[in-house]
Amino acid sequence: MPHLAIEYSANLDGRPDIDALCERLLKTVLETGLFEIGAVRVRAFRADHYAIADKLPENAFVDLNFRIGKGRTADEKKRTGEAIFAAATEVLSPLFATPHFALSLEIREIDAELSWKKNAIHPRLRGK
Ligand SMILES: O=C(O)C/C(=C\C=C(/O)C(=O)O)C(=O)O
Repeated sequence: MPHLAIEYSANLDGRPDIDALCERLLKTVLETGLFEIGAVRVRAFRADHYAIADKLPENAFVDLNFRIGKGRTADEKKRTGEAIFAAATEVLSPLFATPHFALSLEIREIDAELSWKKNAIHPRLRGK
């Protein structure tokens, strides 16, 4: 299952709308054409405890971690990362207006030998 996890510092609550960010990133992942619709899951986690840089209370972060199966070329993974990062940068652009915000993204590959999955969504969506 391609999993896109958004981690964000609690002081960002409401800036931006985190549900809207999840939906925008789901759309972006699907638009690459590299991931099956029934497989993609995007979700966000609020970090209530953090210490950032020089510890100014305004300092904030969003970290994106995208776990995918093996099988895509280096170019496809790069294109995916660039698309996700561009979409996130656009949604989060107001936060770059002051020098207190950091955005990061990493793509990691899942080891097929050490992962297990069972998905009831695929049969429903593959029939469409
Ligand atoms: O291979 C993986 O674990 C990730 C993946 C697809 C996963 C599913 O289709 C699934 O969990 O149903 C991928 O396309 O990267």
